[in-house]
Amino acid sequence: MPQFDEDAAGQVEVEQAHVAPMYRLLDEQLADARARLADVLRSSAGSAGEAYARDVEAERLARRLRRLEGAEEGLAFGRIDGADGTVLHIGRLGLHTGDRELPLLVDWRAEAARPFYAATAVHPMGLRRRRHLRVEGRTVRAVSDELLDGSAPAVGDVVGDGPLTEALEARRTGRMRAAVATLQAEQDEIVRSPHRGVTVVQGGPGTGKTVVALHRAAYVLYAFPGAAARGVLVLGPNARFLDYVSRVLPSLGENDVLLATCAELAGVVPAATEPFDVARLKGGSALAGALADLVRSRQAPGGGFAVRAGQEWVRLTSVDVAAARQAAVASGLAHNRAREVFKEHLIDLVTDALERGAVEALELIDAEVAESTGMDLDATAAADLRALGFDDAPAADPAEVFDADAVRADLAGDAGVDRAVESLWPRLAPEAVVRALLADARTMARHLPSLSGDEHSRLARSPDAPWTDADAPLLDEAAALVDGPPERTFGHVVVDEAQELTAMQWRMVMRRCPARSMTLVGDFAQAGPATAAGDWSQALGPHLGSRFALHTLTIGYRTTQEILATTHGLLARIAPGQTPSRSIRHGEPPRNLAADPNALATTLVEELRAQAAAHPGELLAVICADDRVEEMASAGVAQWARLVPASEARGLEFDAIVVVGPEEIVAARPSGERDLYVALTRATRRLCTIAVHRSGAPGGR
Ligand SMILES: Nc1ncnc2c1ncn2[C@@H]1O[C@H](COP(=O)(O)OP(=O)(O)OP(=O)(O)O)[C@@H](O)[C@H]1O
Repeated sequence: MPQFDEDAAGQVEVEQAHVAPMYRLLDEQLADARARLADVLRSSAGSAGEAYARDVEAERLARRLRRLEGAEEGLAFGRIDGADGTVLHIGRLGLHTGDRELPLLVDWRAEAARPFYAATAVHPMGLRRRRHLRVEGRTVRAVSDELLDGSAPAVGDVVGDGPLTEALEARRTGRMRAAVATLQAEQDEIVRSPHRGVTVVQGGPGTGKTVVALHRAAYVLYAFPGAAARGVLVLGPNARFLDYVSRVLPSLGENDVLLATCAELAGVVPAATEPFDVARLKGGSALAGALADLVRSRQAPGGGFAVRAGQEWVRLTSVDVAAARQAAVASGLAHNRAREVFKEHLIDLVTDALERGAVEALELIDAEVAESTGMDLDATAAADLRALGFDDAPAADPAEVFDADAVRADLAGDAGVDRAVESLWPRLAPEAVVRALLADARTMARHLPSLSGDEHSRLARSPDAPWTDADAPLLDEAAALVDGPPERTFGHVVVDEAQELTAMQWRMVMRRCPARSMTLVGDFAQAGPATAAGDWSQALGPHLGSRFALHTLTIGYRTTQEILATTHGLLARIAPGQTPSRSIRHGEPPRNLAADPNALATTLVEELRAQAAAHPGELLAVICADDRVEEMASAGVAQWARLVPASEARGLEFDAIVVVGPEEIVAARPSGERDLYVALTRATRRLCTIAVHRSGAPGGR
């Protein structure tokens, strides 16, 4: 394989001469943005409107500043030479000067940069040459060329295609790096897709799904201004994973992306864990129906309504109340908002009743006076008014004398009325709704009939129990039912490790993306214990039908072919029918050790010490079943390696891995074999497993 060339016929100097003015321009723009921001922050605002405009401008400038700062590292990384002699440099952002027709630097996401990623010798897309630059700090260190049009290398060509190999060979740092300089054609096609709906990307471990997802987020921000204006959300399975990917978007100059877990999105801080089967039950869509049913059951389930108005009681029949309920439900509003419609409707009915009462009372008085005195009160009043000069004064109509609006306003502010409404249609808090549903088996039997009595008992929680991860989407669902859809929604949502989402979590994701513009990446062979869906259609069908574009990545960039090969049997069991991906990396075959439980710590530390000595500087990790973590920590593993519980290994990557107790990982959770598959596929170079069993009792503990 041709490599990066560090002394290529003066081409390093040629490129340095191109790159230097880019940094000068970047510095100018940075200085300008900083000065402008300082000016804006110093300026005083005379009115609230001016203060608002100043804050908006300051935010815009701060964003621009962050973007420029983010682009500094590896500002330019590529160059394309057209067969017609046109030269374009490709980098993290676009740079233009007034005196050149062509930009100094083309943003990697611009259409003009597409051939850098997509051109091949078969389809050169008008290119003669593609060049990669290796830039350290602000200095060009090496260049590497690919000739695409079949022409013979000429002076100035430095034929090589080392950049991908070099990127993959680089030591892991514990933080994922952007792959913007080396995005491969099959990845770039998805990243740059004009499809604005839902794009699903599947593929085996290490096929670049996360790379695609994050670069897609950056592309959406650049190419779909409408979605960008409404914000981009990236969802990951846990804080450890989000930390791992947290540098990628800022290094692409994009800081305005919210990275979150589902629980964070729901505003819940889980303070307890629970058995997997309970978490899985809570993840089922039946819970959505149950919560809705429970809320409905609090909406005027029956009975009449009575309020005291002045001296008298007004009573409405159950038919009246049912009509008010009907009007509130038909409004389509969430429970607490629909309560206002219900209340207004009842107040209208009470007002009507009061008005009817007033009319009847007046007519009764008229009739009684007429009968006892023979006087027509209306006629007498009219004659009196005529005597006073009001010739055409109309006869007083009791219905007009009655001030309905004033009565309505009085009733709306009346504490007694509100109490009566509350008893029929109480205001609800999301937490109370979830607590009520899961409080006892009887309530669940009523609202959650599709589950068995045994399942109801498993789900039951005490009202003061702390919330768990699986409670978060229930609370979010309840919030949507009682208070309406979330205030914060996004123009585009990226979900990584998307196979992990339960039906209830998908519901909360969909609520946050009304435009249904999403990039979802994952692998069902790596699904954890809460996942009930077996494929994308099952997971997404309820929300999208078949309206999603499915892509499959097939080339592995992380795990060596030697490691992948040892997982084929496991993969065939956990995902029959899935074609194993093919890795472009090669290395040592995995090593398998065994240790007695008493000797485990010693065996592990010896192994780690040996690896650290043989491969200094490598990022090493130990993955074990969650309940082994404490013991491994006290064995001093942290001195040599990161210690990762198997339940949190998804998406992560290290140079070398020691998997402690593969059989324990399998036994620990219902998704054990898939957890093991995840653990075994985290290393870029080397894998060692240590089976834990007593001598003569394999598999025991
Ligand atoms: N085009 C590329 N250029 C450089 N590195 C790449 C490229 N594509 C993938 N990689 C690297 O390969 C490794 C695996 O990529 P990534 O984490 O995106 O895979 P994944 O499919 O999400 O894996 P998993 O299923 O295990 O979560 C990462 O180190 C990533 O940086």
